[in-house]
Amino acid sequence: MKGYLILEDGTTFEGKLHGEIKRTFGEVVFNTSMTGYQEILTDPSYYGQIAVLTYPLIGNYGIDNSVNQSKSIKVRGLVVSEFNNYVDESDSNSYSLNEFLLNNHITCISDIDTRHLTKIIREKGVINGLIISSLSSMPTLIKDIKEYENIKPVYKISTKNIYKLKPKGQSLKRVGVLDFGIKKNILDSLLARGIELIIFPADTDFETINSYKIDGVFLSNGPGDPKELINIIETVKKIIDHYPTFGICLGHQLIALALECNTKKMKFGHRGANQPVKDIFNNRVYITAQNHGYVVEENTIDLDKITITHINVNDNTVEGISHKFKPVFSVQYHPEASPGPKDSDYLFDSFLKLLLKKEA
Ligand SMILES: NC(=O)CC[C@H](N)C(=O)O
Repeated sequence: MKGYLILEDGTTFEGKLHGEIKRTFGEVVFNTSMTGYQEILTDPSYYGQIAVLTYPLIGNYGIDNSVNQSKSIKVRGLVVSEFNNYVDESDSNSYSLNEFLLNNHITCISDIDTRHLTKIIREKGVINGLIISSLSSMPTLIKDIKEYENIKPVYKISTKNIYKLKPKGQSLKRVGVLDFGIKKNILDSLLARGIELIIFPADTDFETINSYKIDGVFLSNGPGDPKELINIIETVKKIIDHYPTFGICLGHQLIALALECNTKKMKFGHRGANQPVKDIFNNRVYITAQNHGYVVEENTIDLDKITITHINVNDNTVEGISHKFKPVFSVQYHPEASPGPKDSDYLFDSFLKLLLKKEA
């Protein structure tokens, strides 16, 4: 079925619709990864956004639920060039991208010149867009924008209840995880290091977290603008005063805000699996997976108490910080990299070392 992607500036693309056909509005962002469409679709940090995948063929290795990063598709819409409905007939668990979209009530538009679209986003910055089946039914875009203005997505996708996860082998340490939309592979990466996890809803107060016997805290990735999370920033201030703390992506931004740095929205963000990041201590560059639209402003970092540990080689933005006097560190990128390179896996080992060191 024919459909349209209309950007806020009026640019209109014609394509074909897949999945559940419904009017879909959101911030249009692009991801340059060559693989991992399923992990991107289920990454909660994309909640509410329309993802443009620049790799020209999507769906070509089917869907396998075991790689999902959360229980359902979190992007609000999908834009691709060539849409493929492959099913691996030799694998009874394999099914098609179209079925995956249908099960999750998500719309996709294909046959879009994603290269052209990405150039527009790079030039103008991230832009709102609408996927629609008929131009005659197009509402005013302004009205749509208001529809979504006040959403704080973190609260929508965080766990509603506290739950525990145990590693397969011996538990070496126990960590409290604040779930802002955590990716499964982060939980798996912590568990794989013998870290037992108590996962808390995003709005859990410090006193509740502190009433559990934990050795450290992990602050997860998640969608939206970190500065909107005023109560959470206050909780993070208390957490970093009391516990060894590790934060990834949104968690990193919240640690920075708790330390009185500022964050700002980037023009078009970093989303892909080959972002080069320099580790300033060992002077090495790691290839990293990323998905963020906000960044910590370098000139707001108090260098008397915070060290900048990593920078992005492409645009020199801050990619990691650590506290000079407290066992607290964070990175803007995704060391658990699902999908993406495993170069930065060592950061989970660093966190475990920090937890063990505290004991010594
Ligand atoms: N992956 C994330 O945690 C993203 C963090 C934040 N929502 C951003 O876009 O910058």
